[in-house]
Amino acid sequence: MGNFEVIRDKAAMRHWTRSMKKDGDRVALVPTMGYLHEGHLSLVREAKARANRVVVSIYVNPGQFAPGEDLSVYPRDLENDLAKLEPMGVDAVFNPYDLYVRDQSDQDSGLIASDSNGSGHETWVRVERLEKPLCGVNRPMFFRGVATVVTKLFHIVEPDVAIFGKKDYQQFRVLCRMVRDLDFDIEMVGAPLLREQDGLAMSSRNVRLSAEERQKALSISLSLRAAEESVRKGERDASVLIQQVQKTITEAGGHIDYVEIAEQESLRPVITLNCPVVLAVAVRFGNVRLLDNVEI
Ligand SMILES: Nc1ncnc2c1ncn2[C@@H]1O[C@H](COP(=O)(O)OP(=O)(O)OP(=O)(O)O)[C@@H](O)[C@H]1O
Ligand SMILES: CC(C)(CO)[C@@H](O)C(=O)[O-]
Ligand code: BAL
Repeated sequence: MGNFEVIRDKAAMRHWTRSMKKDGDRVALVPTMGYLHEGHLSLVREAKARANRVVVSIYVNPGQFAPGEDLSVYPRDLENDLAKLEPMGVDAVFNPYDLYVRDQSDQDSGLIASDSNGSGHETWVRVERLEKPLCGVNRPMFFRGVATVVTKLFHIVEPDVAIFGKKDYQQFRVLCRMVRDLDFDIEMVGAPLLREQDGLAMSSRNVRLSAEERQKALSISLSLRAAEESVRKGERDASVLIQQVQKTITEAGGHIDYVEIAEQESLRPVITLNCPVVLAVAVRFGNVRLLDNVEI
């Protein structure tokens, strides 16, 4: 389906890129977990502006979900994803069967890479300080899984440039740091966060919100906009802005994982806004955990 190749095998993927590069092509990679929406498609457009060959990877990475998280209910619809990519001018979709080496004992017990004790897969990439704050507090294994799978994707696809959304702000910063520290010869691009018309940050998980939860979740983007407005009017005290956001979201029934204001690259918390910062939040409505942020 589609005017692109769907590649499921690691060796075939590597061979594809190498043959493109032999012809002088520049290859961009857009890593995703599928269930594509306009946010993902905006990354594809960004990729097309920066390379003449675009690969989209679709892989729900078990290694970044802790036991008890939403791996089993993470939304998936490969056929629809391929249909959405068809008019986009993508050259290849990498949809691997499995990216991890697993021993027979892992397979028999149904263990996934994140809770395997290393019988099949035992190598992890950690970005030691940046993985700890914000999402790292409630998901301590998450960035280890992301950094590891993105390393694997980079080794398999060998792109010249990779595009990530700034909706997952800390993820982008962690991966930029990894690329810098480990000398990957890959240009990292952070694309702007895309919102629904009513302000909700686009996310594959939005589909798991009930109508009522979705309505209440609008408090997140509303609170961020109000905080931006407060900064415009002169507020510089981070704790005042954080409390303002917390109040709006809590009153709407959201359970806050964090509301924080941090320096944009180091993600170190700030007390007074006197440098470029990100105001970042993670909030649960029902069983759905949503991220949002604004750069100020
Ligand atoms: N609203 C958005 N704007 C810009 N980029 C986005 C947006 N949503 C997702 N992305 C980016 O798309 C890439 C793939 O993300 P992923 O497949 O996990 O989708 P998602 O919508 O973030 O799903 P989730 O519900 O798991 O958060 C990531 O780089 C992510 O930052
Ligand atoms: C970067 C990523 C594809 C790694 O699995 C994932 O975390 C995502 O979709 O944001
Ligand atoms: N986009 C982030 C992927 C995750 O939450 O697992």
